[in-house]
Amino acid sequence: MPLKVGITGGIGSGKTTVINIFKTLGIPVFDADAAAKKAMHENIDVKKKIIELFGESAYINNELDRKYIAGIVFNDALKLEQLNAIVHPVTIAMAEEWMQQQTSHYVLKEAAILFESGAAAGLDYVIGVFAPQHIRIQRTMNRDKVSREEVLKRMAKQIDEHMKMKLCDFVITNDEQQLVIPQVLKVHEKLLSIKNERDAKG
Ligand SMILES: CC(C)(COP(=O)(O)OP(=O)(O)OC[C@H]1O[C@@H](n2cnc3c(N)ncnc32)[C@H](O)[C@@H]1O)[C@@H](O)C(=O)NCCC(=O)NCCS
Ligand SMILES: Nc1ncnc2c1ncn2[C@@H]1O[C@H](COP(=O)(O)OP(=O)(O)OP(=O)(O)O)[C@@H](O)[C@H]1O
Repeated sequence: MPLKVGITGGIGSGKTTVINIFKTLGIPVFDADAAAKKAMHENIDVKKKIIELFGESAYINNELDRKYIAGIVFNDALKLEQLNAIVHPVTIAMAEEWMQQQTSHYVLKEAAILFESGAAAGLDYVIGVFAPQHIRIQRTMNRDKVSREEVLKRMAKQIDEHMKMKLCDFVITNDEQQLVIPQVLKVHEKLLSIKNERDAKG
C-alpha cells in the first residue's frame, strides 16, 4: 500500500504547477477538485441533493452551472456548508478507493481545502504549497479572469495560509524567487526513504 500524501495550498498557490513536477517523477495524483466535479455530474444521489438545495437552475443541459452556484455559496456561508456536506464525503470516498488501487511508493491527493474538508485526517503526510497572498490573488485573477473581490471571497472560506502551512509536514515555497524543482526533489527523496524504512520494518 502506498503512503497517502496530501498536497494543499490556498487558491492560486500553484499546487497544479508543483504537482506537474511530481507527475514527471511518476507519482500518481488524485485531483479532488476534478473528482468533486465528476461526482456533481455523474452521481445521481449528489445531483438530486444539489437540485434540492439550489433548485432546477443548478444544472443547464445536465451541466452544473458553476458560475451560478459560486455566486450563491461564496456569498452565503450556510449554503456553502450544505454544499460541502453533500460533496466532500463522496469525494473523500472516491479518493480512498483510488489510493487503495495504486502501487507506487506514495500517491498524492491534491485539494485546496484538504484540512477544511476533513480529508487530511485519513492521510499519512501533507505537503503545503506556499505563496504570499498578493501573488495568489494576482495569479488567480489572471488565470480565471475574475475580480480581486471574487478571489478574496474564496480565500475567506479557506484557512489562513500561514496557519495551513503549520499543519503541513513539508512546505514547498512557490513565490517566484525560490527554485521549485529542487524543493520537490527533496520532498520526493524524503518520502521514498520513509516508505522504504516502513517496508523494512514490515
Ligand atoms: C462552487 C463551485 C461550483 C465553483 O466552481 P468553479 O469552477 O468556479 O471553481 P473550482 O471548482 O474550479 O474551484 C477553484 C478554487 O476555488 C476554491 N474552492 C472551491 N470550492 C471551495 C470550497 N467549498 N471552499 C473553499 N474554497 C473552495 C479552491 O481554491 C479551488 O481550487 C465549485 O468550486 C464547487 O462545486 N465547490 C464545492 C465542492 C468543493 O469543495 N470542491 C473543492 C474540493 S477540493
Ligand atoms: N512559480 C510560478 N511562476 C509563475 N506563475 C506561476 C507559478 N506557479 C503558478 N503560477 C501560475 O499561477 C496560476 C495559479 O497556479 P495553479 O493553477 O497551479 O494554482 P492552484 O494552487 O492549483 O490553484 P487553485 O486552488 O485555484 O486550483 C496559474 O496560472 C499558474 O500558471
